[in-house]
Amino acid sequence: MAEPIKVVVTGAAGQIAYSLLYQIASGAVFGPNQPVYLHLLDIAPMMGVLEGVVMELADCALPLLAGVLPTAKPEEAFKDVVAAFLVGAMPRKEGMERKDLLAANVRIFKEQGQALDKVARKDVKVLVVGNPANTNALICSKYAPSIPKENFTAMTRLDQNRAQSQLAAKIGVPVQNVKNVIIWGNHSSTQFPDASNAVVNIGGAQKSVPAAINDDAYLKSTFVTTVQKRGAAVIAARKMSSALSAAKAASDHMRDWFLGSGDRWVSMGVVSDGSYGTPRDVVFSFPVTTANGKWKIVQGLTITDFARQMLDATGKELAEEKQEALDVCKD
Ligand SMILES: NC(=O)C1=CN([C@@H]2O[C@H](COP(=O)(O)OP(=O)(O)OC[C@H]3O[C@@H](n4cnc5c(N)ncnc54)[C@H](O)[C@@H]3O)[C@@H](O)[C@H]2O)C=CC1
Ligand SMILES: O=C([O-])CC(=O)C(=O)O
Repeated sequence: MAEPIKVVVTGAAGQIAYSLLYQIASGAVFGPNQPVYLHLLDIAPMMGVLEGVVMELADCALPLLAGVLPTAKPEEAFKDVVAAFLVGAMPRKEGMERKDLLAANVRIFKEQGQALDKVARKDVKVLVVGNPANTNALICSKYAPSIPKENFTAMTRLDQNRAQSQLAAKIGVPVQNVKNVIIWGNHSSTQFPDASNAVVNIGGAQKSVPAAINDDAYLKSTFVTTVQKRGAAVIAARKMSSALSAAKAASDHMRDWFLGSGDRWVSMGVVSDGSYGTPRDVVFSFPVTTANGKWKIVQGLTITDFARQMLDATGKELAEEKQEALDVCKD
């Protein structure tokens, strides 16, 4: 058995963490032979609740769980971790956009960036889940200048999973038969879920998703808006934001980053290098492939006039969010 690796989850007393911790500790993220030592960060008033979570983790009797450190101190939580799930932040309520959380949440990511910069390994892989995830990831990276910016990512995998699931249902195949759907841009209602390069396996034969669906109007309208608004639809129904599916997506994102995406493209918010005419230095979701612990943007895709408009709109929103976040972080 390998030596245990240290992994931190912030917001560890919250609802996403409640599903995510089991997945990490059971081997779904780092593999069935990799023991983990969990660092659990939350704020001081939540330490009592966190104690209950620690008890439940022990009661799961998981062979891969080598130890647990509950704490309210970021510098203790981030020490020597190889992977950081930054979940801890306020969720939105019905009627809000995710960017309405910016003023309240972005300072958390400034403070945690500073703590990561001080005590984390320089090869730590950071996944920001807390909203607005893309801009929080950018700010976290800016305040951790000693860690490569490639190590900071934001979660759009839930959007990808939603999109894949919608397409599979529409075509009538199991969800794993659909691949290479792309989420471009911001994890917000301006994101562009793009099925134009997606492929589907139907009875052993590969077919393009647009050909299989044969309904361009659906792919440009209903499909796009359903995925863009899915988080709001879950909030309207549950009165709380997605948690089970968010935890699953966070596991998928980190697993693929560590263990590789194979022959599938996955969507991740990464610091933009200007690929596809997007604004540089915002955290933009692109199709990537991952191997040996590194991601690479899929290049050479055709951008139609429709796609150009969608990419520009979400890029513009990210540039605006960045400016607002930098202003909030000044003081
Ligand atoms: N990127 C994505 O696809 C998704 C993002 N989210 C976002 O994830 C975040 C967490 O959601 P939930 O777990 O449902 O919220 P929650 O309210 O159940 O839990 C959040 C936890 O974070 C803790 N927290 C607050 N400030 C903290 C700090 N400075 N350090 C450490 N912990 C802190 C809170 O005490 C609480 O225990 C929200 O911002 C939500 O909008 C949710 C679903 C999907
Ligand atoms: O919609 C929300 O506020 C939570 C979230 O990010 C999602 O479910 O995608």
